[in-house]
Amino acid sequence: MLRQAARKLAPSLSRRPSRPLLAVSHLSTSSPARGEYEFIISEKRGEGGCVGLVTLNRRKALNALCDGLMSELREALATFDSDPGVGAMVLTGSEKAFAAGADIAEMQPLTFQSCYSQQFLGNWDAISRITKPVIAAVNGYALGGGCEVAMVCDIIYAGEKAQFGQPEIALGTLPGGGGHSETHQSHREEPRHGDDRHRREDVGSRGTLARTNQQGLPTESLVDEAIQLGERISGFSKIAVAMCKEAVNAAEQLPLNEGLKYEKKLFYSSFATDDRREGMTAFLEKRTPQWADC
Ligand SMILES: C=C(C)C(=O)SCCNC(=O)CCNC(=O)[C@H](O)C(C)(C)COP(=O)(O)OP(=O)(O)OC[C@H]1O[C@@H](n2cnc3c(N)ncnc32)[C@H](O)[C@@H]1OP(=O)(O)O
Repeated sequence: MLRQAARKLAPSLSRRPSRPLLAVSHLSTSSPARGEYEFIISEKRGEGGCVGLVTLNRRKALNALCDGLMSELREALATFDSDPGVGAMVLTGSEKAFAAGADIAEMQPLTFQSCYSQQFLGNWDAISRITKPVIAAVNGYALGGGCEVAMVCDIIYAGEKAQFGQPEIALGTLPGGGGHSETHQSHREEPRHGDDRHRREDVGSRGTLARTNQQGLPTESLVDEAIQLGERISGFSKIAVAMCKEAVNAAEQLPLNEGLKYEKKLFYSSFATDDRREGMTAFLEKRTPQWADC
């Protein structure tokens, strides 16, 4: 799972657009539009409010993901997803904890019957259905469900003191929100050497970036850096960004040949959009494209 974090960290740092299409301010501007929530803070940040920032705000419990928090998170992300002025989202927590996992006090009295009949954790995957890019800015603990929520995001910006882990086994249970599958997926992306020892090592452990010889981003500037990335993404055609996200997600879920075919179809589809014509025309006319987002 650390590789997953690394994989998501690396592209975010290396695949920055070579020709920024929107001027990026280094100081993120804050809009007063704040959603009224109990467990999260939802606000628009960045140039013109183009980045939706969701901050998990249950500090006393290290942002443990209680049912109320997860409902609010789903609602806030869905609201930004349907907001035409927002091009990307950033999800963060506090400096001490992104999220320390599902709420253990809430889980403790559950039975098999209640988990099964109420489909416990069943709607956590709603986050994966968001069509715009979601950047996780992770400081501190990202454990259990917190690690899974970070992994379901498209990009992880990890702070220097970020700690990722799936410690569920110490509670007598196991990851149930995608921890095995996401970790497995990240290993599939490595050369296919068939060695799953690292995956097994990850179970029950907590890892820092130092363990993977990677340096995290400075804690204090992490969220601003993530917002700046969100601004850069928001400067592209929203329909093209959504297609990219769909292609990446398909590539993760399909066998290589099917993923390549799917990507090609999406590529062809982009020729049906106004923005594809505008992007290429603007390049040839040496001007900044005016996206219509269609
Ligand atoms: C999807 C699934 C199944 C899951 O996510 S299972 C949960 C996986 N996560 C975990 O096991 C991590 C549990 N937490 C911890 O191990 C420790 O809190 C950490 C993260 C190492 C931090 O340790 P400390 O800095 O000593 O802080 P600590 O005093 O334990 O926690 C502060 C408060 O947050 C609470 N808290 C921390 N993690 C919590 C969680 N996952 N659920 C509910 N409360 C939690 C903790 O009970 C304490 O509350 P209080 O002050 O009322 O006693």
